[in-house]
Amino acid sequence: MKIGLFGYGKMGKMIEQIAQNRGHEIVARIDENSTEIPYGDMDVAIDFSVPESAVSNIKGCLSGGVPVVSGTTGWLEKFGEVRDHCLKVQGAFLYASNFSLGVNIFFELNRMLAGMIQNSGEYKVRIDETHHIHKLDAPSGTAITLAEGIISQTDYKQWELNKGNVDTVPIHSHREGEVPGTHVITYSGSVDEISIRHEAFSREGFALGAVVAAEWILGKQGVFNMKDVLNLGGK
Ligand SMILES: NC(=O)c1ccc[n+]([C@@H]2O[C@H](COP(=O)([O-])OP(=O)(O)OC[C@H]3O[C@@H](n4cnc5c(N)ncnc54)[C@H](O)[C@@H]3O)[C@@H](O)[C@H]2O)c1
Ligand SMILES: O=C(O)C1=N[C@H](C(=O)O)CCC1
Repeated sequence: MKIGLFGYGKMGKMIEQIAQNRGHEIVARIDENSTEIPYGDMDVAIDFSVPESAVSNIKGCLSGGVPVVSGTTGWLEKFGEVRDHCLKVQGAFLYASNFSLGVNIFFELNRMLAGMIQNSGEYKVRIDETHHIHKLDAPSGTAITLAEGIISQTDYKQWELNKGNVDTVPIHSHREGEVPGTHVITYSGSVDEISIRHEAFSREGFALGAVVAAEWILGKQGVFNMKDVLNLGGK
């Protein structure tokens, strides 16, 4: 495949490595200074840029007839706008807050555990996410997906950043050194505590998942997520 990279930072460079190792060609490396975007050269685009640019990058690819995979987080309040544009131009768009296989398994485990806990009435949940000091957004997109999974299986109504109430899921964000991404879900009760944890050792899992998603989306039309790619179980 001929891949256009939107965002050539930590993730863009890791994706380049993995894509080239899988026999693909990087035909564009777009950043905030780019003036010409060669949509016609691209079979697919992969966007790992910044919250402020993701929507315009994605919509530009869709309008240019280029299927696009985006992992950029911090823009989800505009997801409906992007979905509508994709359907309007009959394009192909795939978003995932986290592309790693391990986290997508963790997403399913989280939903299962939340469903079981819900029946007990004994435990209060919290999410802790820890990432590197360069991260622009908080909470992480992964933590938001985890909170949404808990909300879908319980009576919790919404999530809150760094605080919680009786009917909200608190997400506590921590920024430390060069941590690639660690997420912990903890259920605390009066006599015990249950927790599940995912720790990324590097960005390799995120990048591999993004490239696999880009390979998967070729020839498709519609709006997709990583569950469509991975065929994981769970409802
Ligand atoms: N979904 C996942 O699996 C996953 C994994 C890791 C990171 N992320 C997300 O990916 C994004 C990028 O992460 P990163 O660690 O590579 O950040 P980074 O800061 O290293 O790279 C972002 C790059 O975007 C570029 N950029 C700025 N404006 C741009 C524009 N208008 N168009 C194109 N590029 C532009 C910057 O020059 C920068 O190099 C973040 O939102 C992060 O949360 C998602
Ligand atoms: O390094 C980052 O930034 C990451 N962002 C994603 C998120 O916001 O969940 C995925 C994990 C790493």
